[in-house]
Amino acid sequence: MQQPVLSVEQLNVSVQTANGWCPIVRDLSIEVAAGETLCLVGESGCGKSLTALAIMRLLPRGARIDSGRISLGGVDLAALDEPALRHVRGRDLAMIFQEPMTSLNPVMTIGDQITEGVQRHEGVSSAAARARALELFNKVRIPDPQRRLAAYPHQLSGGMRQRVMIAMALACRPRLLLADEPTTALDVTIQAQILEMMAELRAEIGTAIVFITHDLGVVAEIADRVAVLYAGKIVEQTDVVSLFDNACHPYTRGLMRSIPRLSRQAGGAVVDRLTEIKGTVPAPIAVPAGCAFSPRCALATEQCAAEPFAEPLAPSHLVACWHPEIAAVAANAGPAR
Ligand SMILES: Nc1ncnc2c1ncn2[C@@H]1O[C@H](COP(=O)(O)OP(=O)(O)OP(=O)(O)O)[C@@H](O)[C@H]1O
Repeated sequence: MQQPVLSVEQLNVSVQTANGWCPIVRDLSIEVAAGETLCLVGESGCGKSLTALAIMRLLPRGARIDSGRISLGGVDLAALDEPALRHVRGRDLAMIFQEPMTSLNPVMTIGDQITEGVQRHEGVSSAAARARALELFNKVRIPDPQRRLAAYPHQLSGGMRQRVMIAMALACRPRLLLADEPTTALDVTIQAQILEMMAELRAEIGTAIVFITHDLGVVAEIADRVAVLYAGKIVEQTDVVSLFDNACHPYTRGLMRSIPRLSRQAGGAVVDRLTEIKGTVPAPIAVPAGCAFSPRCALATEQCAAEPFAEPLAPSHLVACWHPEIAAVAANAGPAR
């Protein structure tokens, strides 16, 4: 892999509870290269958003980074003070949220919001910033962009607001874009258009993307690599093809079995029966010691009372499990364990 744009090493994030600080994100390590999309996948509450907010250094009150190193293009973000961080956010580092109204100012026109950001970070004239805003609106396929620049956020549809937020995030050609479920609230046609547009922009600008989702259909569409989180820990990390063909962690395999699939039968196509993963994700204060998935895992043994290490089963395919289902991987690469 070339020099990564983002490197996160052994990140630990906790939140405050009535019983003290509770670990949420545990020993998370990821790298993302220029022009690459890494999807962070996992069920609700597993710490995806807190990971993105920790990278942005925008954790809410009641959440903190306990340890870990986050570097952007080799620069340690922890070493920057707040003014320096503000400079990096927006210019090198941008984030888009599931709900665009969280980052749009309701009392400012869309045009003023986008040109202000471009002027602040790039020091260009207001005319040049406006020209750039128009260019971006065309790029994210906002129809009638001149008129839309004069609109306030509430005058736009949800899909249009999401495009505006993407245009704002990309205004300064960030090196890294963190996208937290940006299409979840949109209908499927608009979702598909937005994913396609993000892929185009990534190819054109070379932005590295961390894309958070719980939707494996979206993963198949946009990911180069995928990190699967369970109870705040990465349990499997690999390229998208291996994930769908050779998932090895019992949790990932369970997720795969929960995707509807069609199969051909004598009377035509039928949807295969879906298999659910038995049990529920533990609450953060009740994560079991050792392998957190073991109480739900059909393959669990006494060994799972100890924490499994993330080991490479094949080049760039990490699995944290004592009993990975390695038959498929073994065919592609020699065993590494
Ligand atoms: N400011 C906070 N104070 C206390 N607990 C928090 C805070 N922010 C998040 N949490 C808790 O941390 C856990 C992880 O939250 P996070 O939002 O990162 O999950 P997620 O994987 O992004 O889930 P979702 O897909 O539902 O957004 C949850 O249990 C959540 O309730």
